[in-house]
Amino acid sequence: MTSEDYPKVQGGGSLILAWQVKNKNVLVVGGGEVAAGRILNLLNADAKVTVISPTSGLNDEVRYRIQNDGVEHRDKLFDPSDLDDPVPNQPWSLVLTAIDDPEASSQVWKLCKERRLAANIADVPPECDFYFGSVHRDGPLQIMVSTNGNGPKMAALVRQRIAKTLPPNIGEAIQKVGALRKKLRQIAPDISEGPKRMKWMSRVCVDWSLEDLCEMSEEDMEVLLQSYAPDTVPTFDEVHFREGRDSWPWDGSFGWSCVI
Ligand SMILES: C[C@@]1(CC(=O)O)C2=NC(=C\c3[nH]c(c(CCC(=O)O)c3CC(=O)O)Cc3[nH]c(c(CC(=O)O)c3CCC(=O)O)/C=C3\N/C(=C\2)[C@@H](CCC(=O)O)[C@]3(C)CC(=O)O)/[C@H]1CCC(=O)O
Ligand SMILES: NC(=O)c1ccc[n+]([C@@H]2O[C@H](COP(=O)([O-])OP(=O)(O)OC[C@H]3O[C@@H](n4cnc5c(N)ncnc54)[C@H](O)[C@@H]3O)[C@@H](O)[C@H]2O)c1
Repeated sequence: MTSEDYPKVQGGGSLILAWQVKNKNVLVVGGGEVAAGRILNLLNADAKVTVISPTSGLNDEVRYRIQNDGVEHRDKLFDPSDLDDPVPNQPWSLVLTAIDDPEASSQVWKLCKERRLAANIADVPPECDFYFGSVHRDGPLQIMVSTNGNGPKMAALVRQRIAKTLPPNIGEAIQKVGALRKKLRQIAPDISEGPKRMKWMSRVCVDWSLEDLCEMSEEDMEVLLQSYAPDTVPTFDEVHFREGRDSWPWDGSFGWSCVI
């Protein structure tokens, strides 16, 4: 065994995860511009959001989220009782602060640590259990860029640069693959099928182009899945333009119209 056999450890990074907060209670202290960004990230992850801020301090976007997107509002300044469990025996999943009051921010952090709650205090890296990152979103695809506190603006620029290099249909292709994987698990649910299932699925992703994957219909999926048992991967053309299928399928639209 030599040092070249395994990846080199590069300490000083973050553990980047995709945290599941669906239907979980998250507390946001502050209702300004930074809070608005945090709230959008949370709603995109289907969290149940509660925001604490005097109404007079809410920015337009946060006001809009409260009125239209199910964000709960406590019209007050933060006090320690706000950290009490929102539902008996179900603590806050996360606590985020975005307030223009460093002393109050530090107090929230200390209280969160006493209560073992994970917290992010905007603007105070040492008082963060986790940092936010710059996120690109396209359907099921999310790409997060972090500079680990070195340059948040740089994170945004890198994110924009990466987004420009992606095919425009990547989100749609991934969505289709998700549907196909679900169907595959239905026809081959056994744990013992795992290695074959994963290998076959990987081959489909590699052999078919993104455009092929985007164009794959429900019917194509069923036909493609018939190749799973014999462990082959037909081409997109073999599946999509298969014999017995209408050579000129009607897609529900007309290429002409009559005006009477
Ligand atoms: C990525 C993003 C996500 C988000 O917030 O959702 C994010 N900050 C964003 C923007 C941004 N923030 C700031 C500027 C002004 C320009 C600049 O300073 O660069 C801009 C640019 C702008 O507003 O355009 C000021 C700032 N930020 C922090 C401090 C405190 C400090 O550094 O000590 C200061 C005051 C510094 C000072 O006083 O000088 C700290 C943090 N900001 C982080 C995340 C975490 C590290 C992420 C990383 O390193 O990658 C971390 C550590 C903690 C956290 O907040 O989680 C989002 C871009 C989203 C997007 O546009 O895509
Ligand atoms: N980490 C980052 O990415 C980043 C980027 C820019 C700014 N910031 C920092 O984040 C903080 C918030 O910035 P902003 O632009 O959203 O400020 P803002 O002035 O727009 O909003 C502050 C909000 O905090 C609320 N507030 C103040 N004290 C409160 C308390 N005790 N309890 C409840 N609510 C309270 C106000 O009502 C208001 O809604 C600032 O400290 C700013 O420097 C961080």
